[in-house]
Parts: sequence; structure tokens; C-alpha cells
Amino acid sequence: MSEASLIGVEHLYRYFGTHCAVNGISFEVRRGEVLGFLGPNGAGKSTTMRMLTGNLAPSAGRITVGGIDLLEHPKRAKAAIGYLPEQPPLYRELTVNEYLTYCARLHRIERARIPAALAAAKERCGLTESGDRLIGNLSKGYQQRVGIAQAIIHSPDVVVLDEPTVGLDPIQIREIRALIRELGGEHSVILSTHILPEVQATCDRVQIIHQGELVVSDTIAGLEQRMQTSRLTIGLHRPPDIDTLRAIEGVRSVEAEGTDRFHIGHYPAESPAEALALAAARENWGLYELIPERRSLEDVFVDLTTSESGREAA
Ligand SMILES: Nc1ncnc2c1ncn2[C@@H]1O[C@H](COP(=O)(O)OP(=O)(O)OP(=O)(O)O)[C@@H](O)[C@H]1O
Repeated sequence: MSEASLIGVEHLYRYFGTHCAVNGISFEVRRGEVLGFLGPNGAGKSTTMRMLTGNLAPSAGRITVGGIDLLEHPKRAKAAIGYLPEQPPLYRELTVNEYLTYCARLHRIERARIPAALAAAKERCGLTESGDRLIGNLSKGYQQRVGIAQAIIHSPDVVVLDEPTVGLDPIQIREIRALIRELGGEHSVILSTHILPEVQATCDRVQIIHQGELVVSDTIAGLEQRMQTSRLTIGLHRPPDIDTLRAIEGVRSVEAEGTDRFHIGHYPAESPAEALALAAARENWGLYELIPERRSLEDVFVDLTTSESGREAA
């Protein structure tokens, strides 16, 4: 395990009967990074998160938190972890303050330090004004903030969030994602999600899990690169003939879509976008669109999870 890494996972397995839900995964989480753990439903994300947080025993493998073995010293290792499970353990009949005080006690925060811990967690999660509200009366987005507040109340090194934006509306999703981003830096964050743009919006690095195995580990920039194609779309109100477009430097192929849009193929890393824009302006072709075509993350994901050649060691 490298110096900067905070969590180390080595050859982790979990069987349910004969079904292998997590199949020998290994990875590290570095200090201060937000790591996206991405995969479709049933891929093994929640099972992995439960093992990482000491809530489910692995069938085999080793997990260390800050160098402490989670199986050998669960109390010490778990003190460094905050966890928001897929179903947050909220008590609807308690106020935010009552619930967070209860959580602080569970984490064995000294009595005298509890008010300061509460104030800090509430401030971090935008709950300063909500301390006396009943949890059951809060919106789903605010309930999720309370869930995150209980995960950080003991200032853990690592915060594990399992599908934290499921069931939220678009504004709440944006707020929770901003909060997750903010948590990075001070804490390491592991974000489990099946939502590809969520990883792009919040994470530094991504790991894709499929049928219990890690199929890719990459930076967000690396993931974006996998989405690039060697094609542009150009829209022209007054297009020239196709041969004129083909003759532009860097253009390898032209495919018309209707009368005024064209898909332009080019060599990788040699985009003819500038040459096309200059020609369009000079010849008055009425340029209204010029965009690089990208594969969707779904396409990348399907490639990675269906072709053996797309698989790589994580
Ligand atoms: N307690 C259990 N008993 C039997 N099988 C289980 C149990 N928990 C999970 N599984 C199975 O293990 C596999 C992985 O489940 P897991 O919940 O980890 O997936 P996931 O990636 O988190 O998906 P989701 O987002 O749908 O929860 C699934 O096939 C699931 O049915």
C-alpha cells in the first residue's frame, strides 16, 4: 500500500451462498480524494461498501484503514470511517439535534465535545437553522443532509456514501453533489453510485464494478478521454458540396445527415474544427453548429463490460 493511501483493499471476496457478489477486488483510496464506485444495480457496490465500513464480514480478503486492519481491530478502524448507507438510519420522530447527539454518543465523542461536533457537522451540511426540526418533517434532500451529518459527526478520515442522491429532485441532487465535493479534501470520500454523471460531477477518480469485479480504474480525465471520438458534427445553413468539405485539411470522411448537417471523420488528435470554422466564415456557409462527437459514458461502460479486451486490471 502506498504512503498516501488511507484505505487498502486486498483480494476482497463475498459470497452469498454460492453466489459471488464481490469477486476478488483490490484497490486503494488516497487521502483527500473523492473516489467514485460506479456500477449497475446488483454489481456489488453496496456489498463492498458494507464490508469497507465493517458492517458485513468478507468471505476472504483484507481491508486496512490508515494501516489498521479492519477485521483484527474493528473498533479502532471503524472510528476513522463515516457511513451513509443506501437506507439512512434516520429516526423520524427525533429532532435533528436529538438525532445527531445520539449519533455522537454512539461514536463515543466526549460529552463536553458534543455541542461543538454537532455545530460543525450541521454547518458543513447546511443544517445550522434546522436543529430543532423533526426529521420526519424535513424534505428528502434535508433528510439526506442529516444522513451525511451523522456520517461526519466524529470527523472521520473516510466518508462512505452509498447512492446518496437516489430519490432526490434535481435541485437537491445538485446541492448534495456540491456538498460531497466539499467533503473531499478534508475527508476522503467513497461515493457508490449507478449514475454516471454523478461521478463526473463529484469525483477525482472512478472505479467501475461489474458482476463483482473491478473492470476499470481511471481518473475522470481518463474516463473523458475514453468518451472522445474522431468525429465532429457540423451544421451549415448554406453548405457546399460534400467534395468541398472532404478537401478541407484534416477531414477523412464526410457523412451527410439531411441537407445541412454533416458528420466529419478525422485522425485522432488532429481535429479539423478550426479549418472548418475558417472555411465556413470565409465562404459564408452559415455555420450554426460545430461540436466534437462524444461517446456516451453508457457506451464506454457497455464496451468495458461486454468485451473481454476492454477489461483491464484495476
Ligand atoms: N444478503 C444477501 N443475500 C443474498 N444475496 C445478496 C445479499 N445482498 C446482496 N446480494 C446479491 O449480491 C449482488 C450484489 O448486490 P449489491 O447490493 O452489492 O449490488 P449493488 O451494486 O449495490 O446494487 P444496488 O444498487 O441495486 O443495491 C446482487 O446479486 C444481490 O442480489
